[in-house]
Amino acid sequence: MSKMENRVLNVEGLSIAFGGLKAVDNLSFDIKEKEIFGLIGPNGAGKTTVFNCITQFYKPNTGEILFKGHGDQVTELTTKPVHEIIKLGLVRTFQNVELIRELSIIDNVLIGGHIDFKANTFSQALRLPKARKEEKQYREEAEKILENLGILDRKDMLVGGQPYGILKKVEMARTLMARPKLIILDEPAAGLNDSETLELAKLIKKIRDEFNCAILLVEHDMRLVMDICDRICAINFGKLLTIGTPKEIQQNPAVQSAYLGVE
Ligand SMILES: Nc1ncnc2c1ncn2[C@@H]1O[C@H](COP(=O)(O)OP(=O)(O)OP(=O)(O)O)[C@@H](O)[C@H]1O
Repeated sequence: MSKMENRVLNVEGLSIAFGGLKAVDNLSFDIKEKEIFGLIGPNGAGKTTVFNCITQFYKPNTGEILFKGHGDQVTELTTKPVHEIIKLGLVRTFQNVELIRELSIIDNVLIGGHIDFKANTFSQALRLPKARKEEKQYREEAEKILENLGILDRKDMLVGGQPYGILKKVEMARTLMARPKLIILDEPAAGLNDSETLELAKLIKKIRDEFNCAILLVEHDMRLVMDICDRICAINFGKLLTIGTPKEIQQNPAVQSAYLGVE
């Protein structure tokens, strides 16, 4: 499929209405492989609805969403149930970090790998050799990811009481266990201070570089968006305003009046 060449996602003519309100209105954009792609817009512009449509949490009224996942296989997502999306290689994070405080860091990360467990529950319960071998592989993979993110030395510490920046890394590590081709980050800078946001910017770039995945960033923090995105899609009232590089977006008069408060 040629329109998926060098692309991980292609959204075409996406629309969804709630009652009479067109939350997303004929929106089209594409995300290239290994691209950090920003989706911006003022409150109520439709950003959350767009990624809920991509992850199939909402079923769009119209539109096609093609995703190139594991093994470069292209799937039309709107035909898939929500629980199958992660297996294809598309994962999202949530605005509030959702980790289990009573478990260690590594156990929280291992939870992210369970979707891929090949051995069945029966052999896992009996701890048969196949299940044990798999668990060992997952543990090694989790440790590799933690090392990559610079927090392997904390792996056996409980999540409860860790600083927020560390929690973000644990959440990312758990996400990476699904070996994603595309990660949707939902306002990752919410609640972070300036230096934590700088750290986050580095972390997102590192993840893209080392884990070879594309990132869709939905974020209000303009500095973060402008700092790390290769391209940005600006929307308002569910409609596309423009797509461009951070510089092009900053200079676009429609974007300026919609988002940046410039008349
Ligand atoms: N489940 C729903 N039922 C009815 N209306 C909805 C629903 N979800 C979203 N909307 C409406 O759709 C529009 C777009 O909302 P959405 O949350 O996608 O915007 P957003 O850009 O993510 O906003 P914010 O930046 O405030 O998070 C809003 O007018 C919202 O009220």
